[in-house]
Amino acid sequence: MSGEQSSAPEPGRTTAEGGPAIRRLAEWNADRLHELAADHGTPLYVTDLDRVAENCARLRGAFPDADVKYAVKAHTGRAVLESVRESGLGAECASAGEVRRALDAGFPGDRVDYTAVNPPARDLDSVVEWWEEHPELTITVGARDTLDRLAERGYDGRVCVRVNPGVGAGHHEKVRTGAAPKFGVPYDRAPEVVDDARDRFDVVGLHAHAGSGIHGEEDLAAHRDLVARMGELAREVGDGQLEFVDVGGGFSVPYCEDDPALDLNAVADTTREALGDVDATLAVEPGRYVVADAGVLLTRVNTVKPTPETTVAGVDAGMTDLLRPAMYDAYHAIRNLDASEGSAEGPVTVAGPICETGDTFCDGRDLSIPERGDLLAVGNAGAYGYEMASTYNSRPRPAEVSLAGDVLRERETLAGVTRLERGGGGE
Ligand SMILES: Cc1ncc(COP(=O)(O)O)c(C=O)c1O
Ligand SMILES: N[C@@H](CCCC[NH3+])C(=O)O
Repeated sequence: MSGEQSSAPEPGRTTAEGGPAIRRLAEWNADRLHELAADHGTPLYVTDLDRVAENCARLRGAFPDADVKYAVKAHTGRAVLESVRESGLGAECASAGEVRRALDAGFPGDRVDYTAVNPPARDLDSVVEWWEEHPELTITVGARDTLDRLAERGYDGRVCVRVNPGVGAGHHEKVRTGAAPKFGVPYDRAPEVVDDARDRFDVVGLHAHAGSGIHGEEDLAAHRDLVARMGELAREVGDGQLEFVDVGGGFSVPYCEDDPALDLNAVADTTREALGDVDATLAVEPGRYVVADAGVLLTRVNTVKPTPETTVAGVDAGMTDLLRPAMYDAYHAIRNLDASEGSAEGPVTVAGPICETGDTFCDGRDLSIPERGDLLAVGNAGAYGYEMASTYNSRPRPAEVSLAGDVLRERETLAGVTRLERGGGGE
């Protein structure tokens, strides 16, 4: 890819409107990314908070009558959560920790949903404790056992019943939750679970989620089937008695440079149509769509090794910083921010410092051949990027800055990595 000047807006701008449906990697301003890498080092996550707000605005525009909740797991950073809250979205949380983050970021209790999947006792204890102060929060429950465990703790608040719709979709089998028995009560048993829950709790909603990375006809058809099934169920279990029917998130962005962006308005129209006539608010809970194209990962080339098949560009980021390629064979666009017009192109393998073959961001991809010291940007790193980072190989986690230059997450130190072990935490 070329290092051309981009048409990206300058840092600090604010936009009320939704902006274009995808921000491609080529549109990030190369000079600005160079400055940030020079100031903060690499590997470095850069997050454009204005872009987060634009994505939220586009979602609200496409689903004007729906309750749009942000799936916090995609990016839990405080600044992102504040931007999402200011944009009017709610918070869908996957753990007590995420609930705490949402409350701390200022989401009012009635905009916080906790989706409890096989919830550890500690999580239930914490959320029930916080419920005392935030009685409007909602707990989404996918098993009768979870209802019992909530009742044992004295909880009698708002409950949403998660249903397994038997319909999965998404970019990889590991993220197609909709058909996996782990998630939700079986569709046919949902009415009896709702009845049981009504005896003990304030049942306010139904929930289902097909999976993550919905893109393309097949996935969209699965999403439509899921929504239609949820519409049927909502009519069966008592129209008018539910506040909302949550049909999940999963809306994707194109990861390959040439793929078209999702037509969100069309998806929203299809969703409404498939739900049919239901006397309850439609709710959706996208994560990736809000943050994916708002983030890039910057990494510096430290080793260039020609081989007969490919040029290996060794970089200072690895699967510990961005796990998606190793875990899902996920494609992320890569741009050499130092490439010039005449740079030679060829098959390039971008690989990190971790002792695993899977620690490879791309293998034999046609890119401008890097030189040692070049800065590479990895696109769509805003969703499930930093969140899935680890300290494997005793690698401190990377830093994160906003495009405007504020430090959002400090770079972890080696002392930080060892701080929890006996004798650890030294310099
Ligand atoms: C229950 C639930 N809701 C929402 C999401 C958000 O998915 P995505 O980030 O793909 O929109 C997920 C992740 O797949 C999920 O498991
Ligand atoms: N972590 C996944 C998405 C899973 C969402 C959680 N249900 C990814 O990076 O694509």
